Amino acid sequence: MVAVLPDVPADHRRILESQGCIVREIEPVYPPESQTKFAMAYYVITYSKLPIWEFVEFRKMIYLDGDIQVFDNIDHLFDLPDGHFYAVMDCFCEKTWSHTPQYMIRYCQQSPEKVRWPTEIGSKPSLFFNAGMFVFEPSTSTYHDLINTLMVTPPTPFAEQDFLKIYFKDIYKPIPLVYNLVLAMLWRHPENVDLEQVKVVHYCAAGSKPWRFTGEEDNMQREAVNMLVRKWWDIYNDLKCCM
Ligand SMILES: O=c1ccn([C@@H]2O[C@H](COP(=O)(O)OP(=O)(O)O)[C@@H](O)[C@H]2O)c(=O)[nH]1
Ligand SMILES: OC[C@H]1O[C@H](O[C@@H]2[C@@H](O)[C@H](O)[C@@H](O)[C@H](O)[C@@H]2O)[C@H](O)[C@@H](O)[C@H]1O
Repeated sequence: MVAVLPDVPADHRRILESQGCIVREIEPVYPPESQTKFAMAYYVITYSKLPIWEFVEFRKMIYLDGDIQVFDNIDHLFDLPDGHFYAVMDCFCEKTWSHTPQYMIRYCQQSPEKVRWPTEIGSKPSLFFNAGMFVFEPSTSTYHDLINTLMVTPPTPFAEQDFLKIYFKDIYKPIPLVYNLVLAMLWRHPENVDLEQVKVVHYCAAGSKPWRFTGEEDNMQREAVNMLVRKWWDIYNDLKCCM
């Protein structure tokens, strides 16, 4: 299932359908007006993930960002116990997190033993997940409640990722990073990464999008990054021959 916004051209939709995708148009969802500066200006569009909760013909779904590639079977995630929101914990070490207290004190939930959380600045924040991949249960009532809640929730730098973290904080359950390798983990927490075990790769680091990869940005010269970009192109070229 590929959710597309209205501006995705018909020929792009036809290519997706020719690859066996079910293409469903969704309407964009915008947060209330605010003075918040998003970590990335275009994050205003990422609230448009929320309409996937209306896909109620499916009991459980795995959401994947468009810059994620699955390299190994993850069907067993559908067998996880119901009633929870599953996602991989994010890393706070990239500059995109520079607006947060955890970034300022160099604390990261991926390696909590490295920098102790100073209780004098308040309690440690609840776990942050990366919203590029998550296991969720579509529900019309949840969708309406998400939208109603969004309309009274001031936007924050990480847009819908922050919003979903707050909304699902009581039922969130972390799953291993093999299900969503945020590329920055390769240089921020290499001790936590076993590339042989990784099933899902998330090309979200600056400069890592394979379709416009130049290798010029910071960390993009790393062999592991280039290997993963080549792997992305291997799959793309395999599929391209069937288009
Ligand atoms: O113009 C856009 C920008 C983003 N997205 C979707 O929003 C996700 C999150 O954006 P992006 O991947 O750029 O965020 P990152 O994970 O790199 O921060 C993308 O993967 C797409 O699925 C989209 O549909 N249209
Ligand atoms: O709108 C907020 C976005 O937040 C997340 O992206 C972030 C996160 O990965 C940080 O850890 C990185 O540092 C950063 O570069 C990257 O943009 C989600 O992947 C994306 O789908 C979307 O929800």
